[in-house]
Amino acid sequence: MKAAPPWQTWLFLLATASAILSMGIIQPDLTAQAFILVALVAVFGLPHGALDLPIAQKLWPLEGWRGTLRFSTLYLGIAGLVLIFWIIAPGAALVAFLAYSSVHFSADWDDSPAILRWTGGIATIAAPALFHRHEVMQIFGYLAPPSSAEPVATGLAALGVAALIGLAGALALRSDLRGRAALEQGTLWVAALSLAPILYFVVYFCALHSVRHMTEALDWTKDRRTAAWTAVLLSGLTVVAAGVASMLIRASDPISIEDTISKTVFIGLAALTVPHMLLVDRFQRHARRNPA
Ligand SMILES: CC1=C(/C=C/C(C)=C/C=C/C(C)=C/C=O)C(C)(C)CCC1
Ligand SMILES: [Fe+2]
Repeated sequence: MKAAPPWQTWLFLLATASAILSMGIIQPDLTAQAFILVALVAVFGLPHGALDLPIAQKLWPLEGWRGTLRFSTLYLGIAGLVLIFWIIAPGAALVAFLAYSSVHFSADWDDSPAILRWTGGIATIAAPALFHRHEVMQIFGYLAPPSSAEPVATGLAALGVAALIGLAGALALRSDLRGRAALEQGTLWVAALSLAPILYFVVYFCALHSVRHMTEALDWTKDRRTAAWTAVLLSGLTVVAAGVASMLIRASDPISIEDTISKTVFIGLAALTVPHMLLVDRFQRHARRNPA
């Protein structure tokens, strides 16, 4: 993969610093954080996944609306299977979600040596549990039964220690690793320490992961304008679907608003991430062989 442009590192640093400053002043409670999560993920997070259709159209000529329909059915079918798995075995589904998310996020440091991909992939999901284990446990409690939420949060905190020691050790021993990836991961740790877990996730997901992937994907797709419009349209449809899903969840069970939002956003992301990850992995391997 081509090295990521340096402005992405600065953007992430700036976003983290602004979030720490403004959230320190506003100090939003969990309900307010849930609303911040919805707004920012809808505007900055979803479009990176919605580029999957333009990417697929370039990877395989999908041939007309039939091809597009076939691809969308397969994509949503996989997501549907994940949802069913979540309903049957939420504890196992949560663990699997965290594991594959960490693999997916490690690709943000694809242009770095393996050790930094590992420390980065693990840190993205484990860092908040190390500093805010109880809050993470509370959010996991919305996604799975408390009997799983607690050990998962604790296990994640332990993995966080390993990732932090791994990063510090690698940087101490090898001066060639002290570059932009290390700066980004250092920033990630500062964000995890200073921000509530949901806000930490919003900053990382929107200002680093999504931006990095969108730049790479838009660089590669032939028709950027159509790709961008397709992504906007699909993100809009996803927001409407998420709205309907949260109304259905609340109608069946009168739970708190932050519980409803956490369920909709995180279980929704878990479902969409499986086809997204399979496709992005293909795309990145293909793009490495056939640069734009
Ligand atoms: C639920 C939750 C977390 C994990 C979120 C994950 C794992 C999201 C994955 C999203 C993906 C993979 C999107 C793909 O592009 C954190 C950060 C530990 C903080 C506490 C709440
Ligand atoms: Fe992604």
